[in-house]
Amino acid sequence: MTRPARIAPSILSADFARLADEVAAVERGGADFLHVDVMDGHFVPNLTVGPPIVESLKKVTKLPLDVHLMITNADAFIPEFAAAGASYLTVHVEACPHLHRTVQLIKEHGVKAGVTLNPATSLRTLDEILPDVDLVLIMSVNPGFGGQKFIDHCLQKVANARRMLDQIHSHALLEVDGGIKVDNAGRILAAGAEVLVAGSAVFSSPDYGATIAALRAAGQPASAHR
Ligand SMILES: O=C(CO)[C@@H](O)[C@H](O)COP(=O)(O)O
Repeated sequence: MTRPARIAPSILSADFARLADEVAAVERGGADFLHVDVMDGHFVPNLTVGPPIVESLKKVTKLPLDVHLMITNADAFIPEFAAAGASYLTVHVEACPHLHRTVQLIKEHGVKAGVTLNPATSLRTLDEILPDVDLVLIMSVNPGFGGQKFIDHCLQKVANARRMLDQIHSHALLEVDGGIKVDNAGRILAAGAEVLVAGSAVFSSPDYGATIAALRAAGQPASAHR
């Protein structure tokens, strides 16, 4: 069964000099979430933004802020990101030695808790935490940069994650991130994803609204396109 697709443009590929305009354009274009990539130059080889930018984004958009923490020592920053207005805070299992504590900490701050896996990390690492989470993010590129190619074996991982979530009747959203374009979105949605993160596909396109609509439509049966 293909679920209604929700689209989360990643601001990593936006023009940061015009960030408020870029966010307004994807909001007007029908985005469902705004995906914010937080990188620490340690867990991943890149540096991006912190709580002040999340706080500024919160002031200029009604979109839920889907904040992906690619950082070590997430516990130290969760209170600040929560206060800044994050709707979801998603942490990496590879970077959180006390994952249960971290997930509880996110929830104690009134934020929805997500967990995510690098492409080479097994879904089995989620077995014990799955009932506690609101979102599972499958990384389909190695995190750190936008504009990379979708790693094909991640498609089977999405299908397996879908099965695991369905088996426990989880309410958690299944999100996929990395290398998602209009031409592979249909396969990812058919595998069971319900939120697609798209950075370069949206922000490098001439018409953000048309690209968001095309990504969403990729999940609908062919008859719905007529
Ligand atoms: O977390 C990341 C990269 O680490 C992603 O959110 C990228 O920003 C997605 O960019 P595209 O692959 O869609 O260009």
